[in-house]
Amino acid sequence: MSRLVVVSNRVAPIDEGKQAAGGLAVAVLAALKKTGGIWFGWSGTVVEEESQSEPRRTDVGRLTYATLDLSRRDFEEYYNGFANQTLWPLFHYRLGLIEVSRRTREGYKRVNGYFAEKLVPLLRPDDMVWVHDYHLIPFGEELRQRGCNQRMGFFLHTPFPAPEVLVALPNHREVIRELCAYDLVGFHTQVDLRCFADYIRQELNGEVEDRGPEGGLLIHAFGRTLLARAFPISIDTDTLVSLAETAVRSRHSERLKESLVGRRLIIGVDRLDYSKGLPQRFQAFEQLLVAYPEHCNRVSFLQVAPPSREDVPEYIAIKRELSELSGRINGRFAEFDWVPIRYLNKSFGRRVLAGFYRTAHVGLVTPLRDGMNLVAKEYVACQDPDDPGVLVLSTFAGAARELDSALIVNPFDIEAVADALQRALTMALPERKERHAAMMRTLRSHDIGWWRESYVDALTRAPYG
Ligand SMILES: O=P(O)(O)OC[C@H]1O[C@H](O[C@H]2O[C@H](CO)[C@@H](O)[C@H](O)[C@H]2O)[C@H](O)[C@@H](O)[C@@H]1O
Ligand SMILES: O=c1ccn([C@@H]2O[C@H](COP(=O)(O)OP(=O)(O)O)[C@@H](O)[C@H]2O)c(=O)[nH]1
Repeated sequence: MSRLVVVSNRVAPIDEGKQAAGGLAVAVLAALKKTGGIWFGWSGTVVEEESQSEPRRTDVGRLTYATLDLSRRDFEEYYNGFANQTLWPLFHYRLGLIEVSRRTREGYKRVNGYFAEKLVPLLRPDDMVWVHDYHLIPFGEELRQRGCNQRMGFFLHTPFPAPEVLVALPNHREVIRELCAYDLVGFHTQVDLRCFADYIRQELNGEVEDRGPEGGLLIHAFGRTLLARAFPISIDTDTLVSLAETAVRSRHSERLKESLVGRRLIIGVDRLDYSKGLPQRFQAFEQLLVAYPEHCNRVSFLQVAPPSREDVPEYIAIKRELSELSGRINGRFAEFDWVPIRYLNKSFGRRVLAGFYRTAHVGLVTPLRDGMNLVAKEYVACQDPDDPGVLVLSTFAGAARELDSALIVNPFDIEAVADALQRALTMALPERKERHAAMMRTLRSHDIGWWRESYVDALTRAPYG
């Protein structure tokens, strides 16, 4: 089997004892352990001087981590700039938030070129290169320009927008040309795939050949042929199920239950990102208390929201907005023995979260747009099958394509989300069990192992031209 070389902006903790948190980290580590290989990306360190150093290499068994520092300028232009102030809002349909600047676009290209330059000497002819996410779209083309002919795949973890939205980016054609330098381009959902195919047809007059529901689309554009397909990312379902069974008896979960003194719990867990719909979610909870006052002093809402991308102005603004909103709502409804919203700007480990999910009667996942949303899947997997909680899920999360037995809501419709919360809090056990069982069937047949293997298998079959 060919060696796998994974390239992503963030590389999971190198310390083996430390648990890799997200689905991406879990999947990539498992894939790399199987094939052996390299995980290449940013070290997470920003240095003051202009850096052109060599990658820092750490070998763990058959796996090599190779990481590079970013200079302050590179970090500003590539990560905070083009990746998170242009592509991120654009891909999440937030045109009003995009910043268009040649300086950051050039910085983004420069860092992709720098990363490619440093990876080339580490590559072997038979390697398969798997590049992740919007930070690194030009990376494959940068490798090809340096004479690399290896099989190369790309996976986009965010939504892919409709062509009408994408064309707001002045250099949209260049970005799509860069995507077409790969042999395989993966998306989370059929909706993202369709948007990509629409762009190829409408904007480029390219040809799209349908290979059937699981076969994806063959794309002919820019003189190349590539496969584009949906591979919905997932979770390590079996591991989470057993983790939740024990975690619910942990000290953290016991303390949470004691603090509730019999009240019911609604939980939300999200990076503090404007794409996650947190202000609307807080207002929906407020509306629940207004429309269904019987829940006052009977229900608590725990929102875990670790700060994210804290140098970007929109993230500073959303943090301030949520502090004010939670303060206002708590001031309006709190009693001397009850605070309606427990709003926490800190992160928790996987085990603690598993226990919290199982303790909560409702999982509230209402992004305005989200590539997948692993929290939705984790919440379901962590439920007690004999007494499961209810997932309230935004129709604009990729996860809603698969978890259609959740209560699906429009996150912009605050009154409808409040009604869905009321329905979740009053749902009878047989309906809860039926909905949970249906979602678990999906999570078992399409877990993180399925995602990894189906992607790697499709990459192994490249090239498609
Ligand atoms: O690296 P950060 O800037 O701290 O951001 C964290 C990650 O956020 C995004 O996650 C996405 O990937 C998830 C897994 O596929 C998906 O479920 C979710 O919908 C996406 O938002 C981002 O795409 C990652 O690159 C970041 O590392
Ligand atoms: O305090 C926290 C908050 C989140 N997460 C994890 O971070 C991931 C978030 O992934 P998701 O797809 O929901 O959203 P993203 O942040 O990638 O946009 C999930 O695996 C969460 O369990 C975590 O480990 N601790």
